[in-house]
Amino acid sequence: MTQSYRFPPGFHWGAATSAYQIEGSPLADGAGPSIWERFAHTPGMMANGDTGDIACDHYHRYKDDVQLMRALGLQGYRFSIAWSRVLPEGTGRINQKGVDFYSRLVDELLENGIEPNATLFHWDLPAALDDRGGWLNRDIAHWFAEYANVMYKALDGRVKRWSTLNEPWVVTDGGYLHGALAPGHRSKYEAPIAAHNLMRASGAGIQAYRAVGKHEIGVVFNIEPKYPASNSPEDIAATRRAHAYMNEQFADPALLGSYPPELKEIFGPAWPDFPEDDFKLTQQKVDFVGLNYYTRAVVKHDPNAYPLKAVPVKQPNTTYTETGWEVYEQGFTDMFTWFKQRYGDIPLYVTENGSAFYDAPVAEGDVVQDPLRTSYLRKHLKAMHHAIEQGVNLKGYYAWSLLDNLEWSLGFAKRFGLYHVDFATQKRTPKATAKFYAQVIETNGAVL
Ligand SMILES: OC[C@H]1NNC[C@@H](O)[C@@H]1O
Ligand SMILES: [Ca+2]
Repeated sequence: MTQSYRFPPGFHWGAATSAYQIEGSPLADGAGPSIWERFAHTPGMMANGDTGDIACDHYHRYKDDVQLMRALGLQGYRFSIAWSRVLPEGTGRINQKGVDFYSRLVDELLENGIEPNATLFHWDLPAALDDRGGWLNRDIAHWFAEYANVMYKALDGRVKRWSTLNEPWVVTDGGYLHGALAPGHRSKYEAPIAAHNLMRASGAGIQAYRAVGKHEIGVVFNIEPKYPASNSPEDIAATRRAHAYMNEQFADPALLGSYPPELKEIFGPAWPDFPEDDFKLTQQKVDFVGLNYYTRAVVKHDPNAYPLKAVPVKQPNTTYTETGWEVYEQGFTDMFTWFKQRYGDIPLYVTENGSAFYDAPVAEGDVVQDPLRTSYLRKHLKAMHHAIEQGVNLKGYYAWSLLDNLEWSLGFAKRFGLYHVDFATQKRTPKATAKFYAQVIETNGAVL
């Protein structure tokens, strides 16, 4: 009897994007600058000098892009709200035109039978708040709750699924430890403070929702399962540190109200002694958790690696994507098992999963042939199905991404889209993977 990959009835199929990566017009209609507007216009920070000034011009083309979603039969669309469109200074004065853009987008989605799934913060912090310390200022928990309340008031009811943050680990590792992402800081003293305040803010946003919200709210983490390069005690300890640093540092304060001991081991004197009361804020009941999965890491001890003393080991005889990530669908299944064991049976969504591969230039009107991306998707959907068969409470899947877009400081060259975007003409062209995904949705997985 051949294995059936049909998903449970009602499994939710969508696609995801984020504001700065697709919208363009970052300063239009009264919007204030974000830290990504500043970072992208800082020479040397972005591959090829790419910026989000135009991106996919989604700010103007959103109605056409909703039709692209409808063409695939998407049931949901996960997008993020640019905080500084809505509150140009981050707090206080509301820019109604900014709110109106998201209200129009939500109405367009609903009119086309697509469920809006809104993320409040996907990295584009208002520059005015960064000038006041940003994630290093404990007041940001209140700034975030104020912003969240503005959006709850404007959209809750039409938006029935909210996320506070997207991937806080990337914000702190990229923005505060290594500096490759906005705001470009390089400090092992700042990273833990930013990480902690991100989770305090997320908690404050959830608390605010409990007072006024009528639907669901959660938080989105990137998870990269870690595997030891050998059975040596050093490599196993290094793997434990890498796992705690990326996969537990944010979910633990949110879901367990504590930090794993490895973080004090990693950061030493740079690890603050956080007040116990803070965990009353970071730990809130969530209606779901979003998990973003791309790849795994095989880890070995390296005394010179700062500050983890652990480095990834490239694997032989396997496929890597354009972002240097190993195609390893077993890690997808393993991730769910680990999460359920550590945090319990919390409803889960895959809020991002996808791959960047080189796409040959597309002839007029054709479908972009992208076999490697289709293979990645098929393998990962099957791996996800195995997790559901093992009893993981998985409610839905959002492919990253609807469109080719600005892959942050890697620029436009890293293409994750189901639709190819010609950034010179803004023409969207479906890739073969988009056609395949449409069949997956239509058959609820039976086609896999
Ligand atoms: O790197 C691919 C994606 N990963 N998660 C966050 C998104 O903004 C990225 O484009
Ligand atoms: Ca700064």
